[in-house]
Amino acid sequence: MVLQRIFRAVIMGPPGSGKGTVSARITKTFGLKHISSGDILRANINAKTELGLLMKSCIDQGQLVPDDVMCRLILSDLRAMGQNSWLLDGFPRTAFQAEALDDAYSVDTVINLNVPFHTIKQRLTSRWTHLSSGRVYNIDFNPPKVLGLDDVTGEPLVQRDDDTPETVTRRLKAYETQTEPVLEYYRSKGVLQIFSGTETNKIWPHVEAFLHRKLSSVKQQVA
Ligand SMILES: Nc1nc2c(ncn2[C@@H]2O[C@H](COP(=O)(O)OP(=O)(O)O)[C@@H](O)[C@H]2O)c(=O)[nH]1
Ligand SMILES: Nc1ncnc2c1ncn2[C@@H]1O[C@H](COP(=O)(O)OP(=O)(O)O)[C@@H](O)[C@H]1O
Repeated sequence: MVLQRIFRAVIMGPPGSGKGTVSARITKTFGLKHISSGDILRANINAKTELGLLMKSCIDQGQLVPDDVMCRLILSDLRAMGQNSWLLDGFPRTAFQAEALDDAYSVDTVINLNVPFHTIKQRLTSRWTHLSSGRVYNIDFNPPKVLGLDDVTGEPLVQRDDDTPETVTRRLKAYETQTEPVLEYYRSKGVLQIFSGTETNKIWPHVEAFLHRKLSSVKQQVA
């Protein structure tokens, strides 16, 4: 029998690069548990928790949530994952967060979606989100079956308050200054895998092939 060990992956890329879209395909194909920092924050905002109310203005202004808040939130969710393999989306976003994650877990691979900023700007202003599941749609790319409604639940879709052109510009700036250094951190650890392109449907087969190879080598190591 082939033993399985826990596989831990991170998906990175600028806002709107397709992390949520690709994560949904990864979880469906490979069965990893998806943890999205943005979905967790939005669930808190929606439920009007103290943390959600405190963080909303920060998020709506296109700024990053403070490191200590994020680390506490995500590391406790990771502990709750137990023996499951996971895919972390949206965390770490700063060098501090990357080091905090590294202190707790060793990451097997970091998938970086390298999509040009001008491609992203168009996408985000036409993104529609189903808040409770994190499913995303786009008028041009993957429209919902019924306009304005989630395909699975039939619940209403919303446009995120931080997907306005001005806030997207601020988020891209935050990405350049605070998140890009994290790529260097993972490059130096030898776990960074870069996928470049402008269309998710062209990037995805490369991500899928890479993960097939990676997961089969993990299985061989423990067999
Ligand atoms: N036009 C177009 N839209 C895409 C493509 N890939 C993803 N999207 C849409 O772009 C938006 C951002 O994608 P998302 O996965 O939410 O990106 P994230 O912010 O990195 O998690 C969503 O509305 C997606 O439906 C693509 O190849 N072409
Ligand atoms: N790891 C994180 N550190 C700090 N802020 C975060 C983190 N993850 C999410 N956020 C906050 O939530 C917002 C939305 O994040 P996310 O849903 O991942 O969106 P996107 O990838 O489209 O930028 C970010 O702009 C930021 O304000």
